[in-house]
Amino acid sequence: MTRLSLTNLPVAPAVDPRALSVGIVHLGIGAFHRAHQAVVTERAAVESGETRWGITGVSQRSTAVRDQLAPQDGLYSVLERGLGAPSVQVIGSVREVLTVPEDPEAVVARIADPAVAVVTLTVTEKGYRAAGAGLNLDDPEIQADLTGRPPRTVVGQLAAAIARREEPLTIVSCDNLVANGPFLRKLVGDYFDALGKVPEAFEATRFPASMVDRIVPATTDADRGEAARLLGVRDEAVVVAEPFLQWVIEDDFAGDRPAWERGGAVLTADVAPWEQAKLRMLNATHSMLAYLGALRGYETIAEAVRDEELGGLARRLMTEDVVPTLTPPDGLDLAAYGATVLERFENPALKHRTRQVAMDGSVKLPVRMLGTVRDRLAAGAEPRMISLAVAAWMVYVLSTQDLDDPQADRLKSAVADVTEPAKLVDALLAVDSVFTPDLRDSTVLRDLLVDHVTALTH
Ligand SMILES: NC(=O)c1ccc[n+]([C@@H]2O[C@H](COP(=O)([O-])OP(=O)(O)OC[C@H]3O[C@@H](n4cnc5c(N)ncnc54)[C@H](O)[C@@H]3O)[C@@H](O)[C@H]2O)c1
Ligand SMILES: O=P(O)(O)OC[C@@H](O)[C@@H](O)[C@H](O)[C@H](O)CO
Repeated sequence: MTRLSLTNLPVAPAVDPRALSVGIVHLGIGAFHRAHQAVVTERAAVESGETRWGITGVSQRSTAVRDQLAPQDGLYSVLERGLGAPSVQVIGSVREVLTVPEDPEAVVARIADPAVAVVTLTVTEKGYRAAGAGLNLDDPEIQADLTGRPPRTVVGQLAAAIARREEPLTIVSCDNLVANGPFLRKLVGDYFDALGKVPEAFEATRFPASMVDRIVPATTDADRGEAARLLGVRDEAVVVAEPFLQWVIEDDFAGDRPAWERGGAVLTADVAPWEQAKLRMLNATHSMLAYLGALRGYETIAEAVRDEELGGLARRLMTEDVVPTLTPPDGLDLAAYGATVLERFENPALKHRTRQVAMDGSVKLPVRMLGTVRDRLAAGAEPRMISLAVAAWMVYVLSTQDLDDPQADRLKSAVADVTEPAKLVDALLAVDSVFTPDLRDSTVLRDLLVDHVTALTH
């Protein structure tokens, strides 16, 4: 079948890609960026008529996405799967893909290009190479970047480009992290401190926080087949998404920016209440369903949430433990939000795999769950439901052979000789990159975890 390209275009994108010049560099051009920021950026270009915000995508680790997009002139489609028939839309905002393994210097040069005013990122939680709130200076890749090689880590790339630039730059993290903008600023600052020189341009660089939301499962061959059927041409780079899309961005830019608000984003002075509600309501519940669902043998989140008992536990997690810790942003009704989240999880067409959501638990738990645990303990409450989510992760670590986690070796060796629930809990509570001393020392939390693990393993 013919391949999607500028000369084989069954459905034209909303902007003519040839008219766009590059003004944005996106680090981590995975599925999510293509179904989220790239879509909003295209809509903003259409609404504003501005042509300077085409995107250079960067593949950090492999050449796969570049190999999919390059023969397609950067074009790809978003296959939207809601409750009705699927629909497909071709997106034209990605103009170029660079790969770090092939040419790390080209990535720094592109970020340093004066035509570029904004960098966005979706490099997963582990891509930040943090230890607690700071940069992990023991990380061998960070150490190698600090020696002055063309940088291969995200923080190294940003630091090298900032040091070269004279024009102001704005860096927008779009990963599911607490206070993602300030967090990234701290990591880049730690990198400069380790180098022993902080360039003047760092002070002027802005790191707005952002909250991103759209469920985007990994694309399967079945999705590629469906897109081909709908498009009439083959698209190797298709991404799948639910209809829902939300992007709340702190309005703190060093210079020009795309008119993202005209593409559907919300620019605001304070992202924190949006982000906290999303991470604690949606992402924590997602992870709980992933661990409990996988332990019950469910392939997908939709199957897990449709299990009456698990669906009930997900609801109770939000209402009993999460909602009491939140101060919602103006205009957000938490009860309605929680109901919408569960409806979105129930979408059977998405087929978001429990194993995908369950991966990288050691870096997701502190972001999604442990703030709620801490706040509930501080309020003198018994965090029964959120500790169930943590316990489910513990049992998942114990029972999963090929654990997909940046700390898999450490976690698996911690639980290697474990034979009883209390030992499992103590072994994992001792992992200091996940649990802080206040949580390790809480007998309330430990007792709840032992109870839950006992119930889950019997
Ligand atoms: N998929 C979603 O539903 C969704 C929704 C909201 C937010 N996000 C955010 O986007 C991130 C990426 O999701 P995705 O669906 O695009 O995943 P993906 O697997 O399709 O892409 C991940 C990207 O991160 C890069 N990456 C992975 N590990 C890295 C590392 N150690 N160092 C540098 N780069 C690394 C990869 O090269 C790839 O470009 C998530 O981790 C999350 O923070 C995703
Ligand atoms: O993308 P991850 O791996 O950080 O997390 C998995 C999901 O919980 C997450 O991607 C949600 O689908 C998303 O945050 C919804 O906006």
